Amino acid sequence: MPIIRVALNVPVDTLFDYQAEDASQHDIGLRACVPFGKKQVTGIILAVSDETQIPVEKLKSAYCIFREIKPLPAALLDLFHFCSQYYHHPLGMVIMNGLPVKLRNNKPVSLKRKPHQYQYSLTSAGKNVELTQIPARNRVARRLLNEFQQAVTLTNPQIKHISPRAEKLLQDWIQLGWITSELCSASTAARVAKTPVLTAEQEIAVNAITAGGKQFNTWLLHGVTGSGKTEVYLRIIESVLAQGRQALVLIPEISLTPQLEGVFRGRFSNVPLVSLHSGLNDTERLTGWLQAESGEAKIILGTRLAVFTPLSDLGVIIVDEEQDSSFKQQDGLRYSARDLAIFRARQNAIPVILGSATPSLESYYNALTNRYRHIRLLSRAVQNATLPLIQCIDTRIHKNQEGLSDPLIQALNQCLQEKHQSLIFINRRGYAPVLLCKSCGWTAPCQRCSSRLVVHLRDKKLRCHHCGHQEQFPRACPQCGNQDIAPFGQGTQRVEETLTAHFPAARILRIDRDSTRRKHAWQEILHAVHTHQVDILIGTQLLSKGHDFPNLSLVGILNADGALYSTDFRASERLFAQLMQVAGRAGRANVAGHVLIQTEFPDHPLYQALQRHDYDALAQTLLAERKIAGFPPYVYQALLRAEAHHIKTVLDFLAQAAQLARPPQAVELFDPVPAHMSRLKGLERAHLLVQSSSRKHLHTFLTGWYAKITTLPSQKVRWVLDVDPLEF
Ligand SMILES: Nc1ncnc2c1ncn2[C@@H]1O[C@H](COP(=O)(O)OP(=O)(O)OP(=O)(O)O)[C@@H](O)[C@H]1O
Ligand SMILES: [Zn+2]
Repeated sequence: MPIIRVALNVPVDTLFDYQAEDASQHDIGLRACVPFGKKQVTGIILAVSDETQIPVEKLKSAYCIFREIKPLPAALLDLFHFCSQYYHHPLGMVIMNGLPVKLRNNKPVSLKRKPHQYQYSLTSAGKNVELTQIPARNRVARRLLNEFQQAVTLTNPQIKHISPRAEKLLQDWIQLGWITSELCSASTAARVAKTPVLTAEQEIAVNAITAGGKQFNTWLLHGVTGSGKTEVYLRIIESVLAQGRQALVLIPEISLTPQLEGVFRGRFSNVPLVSLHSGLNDTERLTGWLQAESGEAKIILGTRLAVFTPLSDLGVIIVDEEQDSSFKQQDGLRYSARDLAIFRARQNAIPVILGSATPSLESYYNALTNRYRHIRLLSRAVQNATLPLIQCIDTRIHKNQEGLSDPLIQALNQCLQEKHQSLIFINRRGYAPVLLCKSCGWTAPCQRCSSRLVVHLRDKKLRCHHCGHQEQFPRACPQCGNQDIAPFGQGTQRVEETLTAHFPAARILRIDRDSTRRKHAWQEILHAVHTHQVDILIGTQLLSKGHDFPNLSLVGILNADGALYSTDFRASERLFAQLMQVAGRAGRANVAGHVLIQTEFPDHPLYQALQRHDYDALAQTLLAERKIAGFPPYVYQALLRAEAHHIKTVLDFLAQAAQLARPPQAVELFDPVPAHMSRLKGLERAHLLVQSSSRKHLHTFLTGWYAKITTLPSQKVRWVLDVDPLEF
C-alpha cells in the first residue's frame, strides 16, 4: 500500500509516514488529515513512496486526502524548503505558517462565489432629501447621505467603509424609495486615474528595469521622499501585466494598504487585484490566496505573509519601504519577507525591486558592492515640489513648556494662519509617559515585563505596551506614600492637551494605536486629512510611512534624542530612516515644507546629515563604524533565543547549548546574555549570539549545532534560532 510522507505543524524537524491506499505521485502538495497521538491533524503531503522505516504494527492510516483544491505548486514547496533550511525551523511549521488558516483545518475547503456587486445612487426622491432632515445624532445616516450627494454612486465596499451600520440604513432607504441599485460592471466600479508623464529620472529607472527583462536582478530603487517611486512601480507592473503575468507587491503595514490599494485600483481598474493583510478574515484570505494561485488575480498586494502566496505566473516582485522592520517576523518562524522575496525572484528568474528613501544598510552595502543594481531618484516628482527645509531647535536655549518650544509654537501658529496642515511627530521608541513619584523616583513597573507602564490619561489607566496588562492609577506612591505623583514625559495625549490649550480653535487629530484600532479608522482618518478637516495631526511611527498629504507643510519632531545614544547598534539607522520619512511628509505638492526638530544635540552628525538630506553621508559613517565594530553588513549573525519562568533555567540551557557548539575558526560564539527586554509577559529571556564574516560558514555551523540543541532536555525552555536578527 502506498505511504504518504506528511509535514505537520509540530516542532520536530521530520516528516510523518502514513498508509493511504488511494495515494499517488499526483498527490504531492495536497492536504491530508491524519491521526497524530490522540489528535486528528492536517498536514501537507511531501512525498509518496512504497517504503517506510516505520514498523508495520506502528504505521497508521491517513483519514483522508483533500482533493477539492489543487496541490501546492512545486515552486511554493521549494520556497518552504529553502525557508526551513535557512531559518533552521521545522519544515512542517514553516509550511503551516505560510498557509491560510482555512487550509490548516481538518476540513475540506468550501467556497461560495462572491456575490455580485451592486452600485447605488439617489433616486429623484432621494435627491430631495436634505441633510438637515436627518437628526444630527444619526451621524452615520448623515454621513451616508452626504457621501451620496457628493459621489453620485457608491458600491458596497464604499458603503461599508462609511460604517458597518450604513449597510442596514441602505436597505431602509431602498424601502423608502430614496435609493436605487444596479449591477455594476468592473469598469464602472473604479474611477480611472490619469497617468502622469514620467520625470526624466523615473523614465531612466523604468527603462533600466524593463530592459533588464525576464531575468533575475535585485534592483535597489533609492529615491528621496516624494520622488514618485510608486509611479515607477506602476509602470513596471503595467509592462508585466501586458505580458499576462502577475505582480506581487509587498508593503509594510496594514495602515498603508487601503491607500495603495486605491492607487492601484485607480490605475488598473479592470485588472483583478487581491489585497492580503492581517485585517482580513479567514475566508477572505483564502479567497485571495486561491485567486492568486489560479492566476485569476493579477496584482497581489500584501504585507509580510503574502510572500508565501502561490503565484502561477509571477513577473515581478516589489518590496516597498524595504528597510521596514515589519518585513521581519518577530516570533515563531523569524523570517524576513524581503529576503525571501529575493529568493523567489531568483527562483522565478524575474526582477525584484526594493524601494526606499532610506535603504537598510544591508541593502545599501549590497548596492555599493554591485550585488544589487542601484537606481537613484534625487528630486521630487511633482513639479516645483522641493525637499523640505529641515532645522533643529536647540532645547537647551529654547526651553520647553509642556514639551513644546516657542519657535515650534510660532511655526504652528503661522501654519494655521496660512491654512496649511501640520504634523507633530513623537518618537515613541523607548519613550512614553510614565507615572513618576517626584519624591522617591518610583515609576510604575509592569509585573510581568521589564518595562514601565505607560500613562493613558484619557481613561486614567496604566498600561503595559508589551503585554497589554492594565491597572488603575495608584492614589499615592506605593514606595514612599507621597501623594504627588504625576505623569512624566510626553505621550500623544499629553501633547494633544497642550496643543488644545494653545490653539483652542484648531482641529486637532491624534493618531496612535488607540485611535486606529477600530476597523475602518484609518480610512476615516485619511479621508479627514485629505479633505482638510484637520489642522494639526499628532502621531507616532504609524504616521511616518508613505502617506501623501499634499497640504501638509510643517512637521515638528519631539523626543528624537533618546535613540542617539542607544545601546542597539541599529538605533541610529532606524532613527535616521524614520525622521527622513516623517520629514518627507512635508511639502509634497505645491506648499513648501518645513521640518523642526526639538533637540539638545543639534550638532550631532545624524541631525547634520538629516538637515542636508544626505543619506549617503550618514550611511557611510555608520558603515565605517560597523566595519570597525564587526557588525552587519560586515558579518552575518544568528541568535539562539531562549525563555523560561526562571532566568537560571534559561542561562543553564544556553550554557549547555554553548557547550555543544564546536564552532570553526570562522565562526565566533559569544556568551549568553539577558535580552534587551529581559522579562516579557512573565518570562525571563536571554540569548546567545553567533556570527561570522562568511554566511556559508555560519550556516554550515548552524545546521550541525541546531541538530545537537534539539537533543537537549528543554521541557521548561522555549527556544528558537533567529537568523539575521534585527532585535536583541
Ligand atoms: N511623473 C510625475 N509627474 C507628476 N507627479 C508625479 C509623478 N510621479 C509621481 N507624482 C506624484 O508625486 C507624489 C509623490 O509620489 P510617491 O508617493 O510615489 O513618492 P514616493 O517616492 O513613494 O515617496 P515616499 O518615499 O515618501 O513614499 C505623488 O503625489 C504622485 O502622484
Ligand atoms: Zn507587561
